[in-house]
Amino acid sequence: MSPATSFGLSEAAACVFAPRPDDHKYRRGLVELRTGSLAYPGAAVLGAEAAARGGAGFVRYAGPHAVASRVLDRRPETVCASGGHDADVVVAGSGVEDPGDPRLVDAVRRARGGSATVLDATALQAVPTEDPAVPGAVLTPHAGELAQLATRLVGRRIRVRDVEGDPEGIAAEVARATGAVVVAKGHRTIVASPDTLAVVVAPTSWLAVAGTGDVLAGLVGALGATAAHRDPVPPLAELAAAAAWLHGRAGALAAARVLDPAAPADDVLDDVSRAHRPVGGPVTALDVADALSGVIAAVLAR
Ligand SMILES: NC(=O)C1=CN([C@@H]2O[C@H](COP(=O)(O)OP(=O)(O)OC[C@H]3O[C@@H](n4cnc5c(N)ncnc54)[C@H](OP(=O)(O)O)[C@@H]3O)[C@@H](O)[C@H]2O)[C@@H](O)CC1
Ligand SMILES: Nc1ncnc2c1ncn2[C@@H]1O[C@H](COP(=O)(O)OP(=O)(O)O)[C@@H](O)[C@H]1O
Repeated sequence: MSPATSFGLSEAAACVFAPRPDDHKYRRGLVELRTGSLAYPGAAVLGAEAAARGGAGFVRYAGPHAVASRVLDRRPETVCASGGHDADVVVAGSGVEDPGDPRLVDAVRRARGGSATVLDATALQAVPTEDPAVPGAVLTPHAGELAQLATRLVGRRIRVRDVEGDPEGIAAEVARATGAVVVAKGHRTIVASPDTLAVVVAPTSWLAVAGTGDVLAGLVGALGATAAHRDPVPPLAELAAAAAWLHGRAGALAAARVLDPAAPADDVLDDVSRAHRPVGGPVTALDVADALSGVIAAVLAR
């Protein structure tokens, strides 16, 4: 495999699409979220916000009624009825308690068949050890989850400190074992497929708060769904890396807007700019999801 490439604005821009005159909500892309539980309803709300702010034409939620009503309180355009059009991308696992949840078991089956599926958090545990091929999947582990997944799938004990010491190598091993795209999250997010490796460096560390991973999962879903109706469709690894890049920029924009609510989104796009100094203040995951629209608009305006 060639050395890791660094992923930036021009690569991300190739994965961001404005709506065309002949688009409609389904052609813009349908994301189905199988996220949240009574213990973690917030994860579902965050993923729905990110999928909508990431540009999906249609966001469907599948989960407990009580969670669906929390999603609708925040995003009333979300469709919580089952059935209808096939999803372009399914996002599964954020905030789900049980790895045996039928929503996750079916998501793994879908990924095994090659359909685009984001497997986050608990869904990573639903990937079977004996037969882990999930070529349609984007796996989104943090370092703790990657250590557990790699230990199961590559047949030797891998600790969090091993992941922190060599995230590229371990992400690549898991990508080869599963055939999936692995997004190893952190300040440097590694995006590995069986034959590619890219690094996305976050412009801010204010992202290190609960729920920002749930936002990233929803955003990967949105970029995958909007790209599904383009020709050519960018590779899943590039879409996942673009999501990580936009997510980092949205974190920087949200942090800058703590100091200056009028901070322009364009300021966070370049690698050397005022916004990349350690400016700003604490952000919430919902702030990051909200900032995605502005970052996407700024990318399209370049
Ligand atoms: N509002 C909501 O609804 C929210 C819902 N959420 C949902 O909650 C569920 C549980 O998710 P989770 O990540 O909190 O717990 P879990 O997967 O059990 O791992 C935690 C253990 O792993 C370790 N660890 C090592 N490296 C690490 C790293 N870089 N980042 C993080 N952890 C790291 C660390 O161990 P330590 O290093 O402390 O020994 C730690 O004890 C999940 O479904 C998620 O979607 C959250 O998104 C929050 C908002
Ligand atoms: N120090 C950091 N600098 C930049 N980004 C970070 C940092 N720590 C975490 N992140 C990002 O924040 C997100 C956290 O995801 P995750 O650990 O799954 O949290 P949660 O499960 O609470 O949503 C990831 O996208 C990760 O890349």
